[in-house]
Amino acid sequence: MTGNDKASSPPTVADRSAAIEVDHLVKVYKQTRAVDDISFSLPRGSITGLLGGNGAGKTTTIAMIMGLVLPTSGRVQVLGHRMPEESAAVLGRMNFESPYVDMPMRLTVRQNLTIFGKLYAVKNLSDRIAELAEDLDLTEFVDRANGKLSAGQKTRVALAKALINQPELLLLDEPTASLDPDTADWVRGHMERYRKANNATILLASHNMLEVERLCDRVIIMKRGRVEDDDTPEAIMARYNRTTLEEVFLDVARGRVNGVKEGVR
Ligand SMILES: Nc1ncnc2c1ncn2[C@@H]1O[C@H](COP(=O)(O)OP(=O)(O)OP(=O)(O)O)[C@@H](O)[C@H]1O
Repeated sequence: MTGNDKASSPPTVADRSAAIEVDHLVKVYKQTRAVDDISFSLPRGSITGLLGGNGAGKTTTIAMIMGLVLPTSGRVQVLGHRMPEESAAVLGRMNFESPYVDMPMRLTVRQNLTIFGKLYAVKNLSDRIAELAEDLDLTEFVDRANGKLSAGQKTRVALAKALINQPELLLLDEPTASLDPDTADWVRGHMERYRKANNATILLASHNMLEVERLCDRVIIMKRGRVEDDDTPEAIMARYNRTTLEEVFLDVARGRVNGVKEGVR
């Protein structure tokens, strides 16, 4: 099923389940426990920030949610379907964006979006591409090769690719990493509007704490493969007695709560 005809079938039990259900998930690579027994459930329509320092396990978690990496143990359900066993039922209803994953450089923006749109069997594809080009301000360079775009333009194209199938679930890995503050703010506004208009669920891995404070109704903080904290941004800041997530992030990274070293809690 594509995003374009999602209203046509009656809701099933799977349709009423959480957008993402992660249950005692573990991923071990030889020596590394990249993800170490994490559990969480994300309701539909929610926007959650996945935080953590380099190597905390965020990308591995997202890759298991997408069914791209096999868990060592534990369970992932997406939109009511087990991943990766039932991925065929949900891949068309979700999408992913990361500025670190390149699209073919010699193809134009329109050609790239056409290929991805066909992969998702998007109906009225040329209209959808025109709509996205308008929404994301791509019109000026839609017929230019992807390799000839600036980093910020490429990021907007990557977002258009991620929205091509009007996904119910959007997984974003540092979506505004290479953008100037103005464009980043504009992209965030776009993501917020998209979520509201479509009751979409967003899971956002980010190192930008202001972005997470602005966008997310919930924050999951990972450290060394484990969930260190999981709550609203306000509750987390109150727990650490901090006024910004940036300060909380530093406390978690350095093993402090209220300035006190871990273990003394
Ligand atoms: N394919 C792999 N083979 C071996 N180890 C891996 C592999 N992928 C990830 N790891 C290791 O697993 C751990 C978690 O990595 P992951 O990429 O999930 O972290 P991250 O939180 O996304 O980090 P960053 O913020 O730097 O992107 C790291 O120690 C990493 O080196």
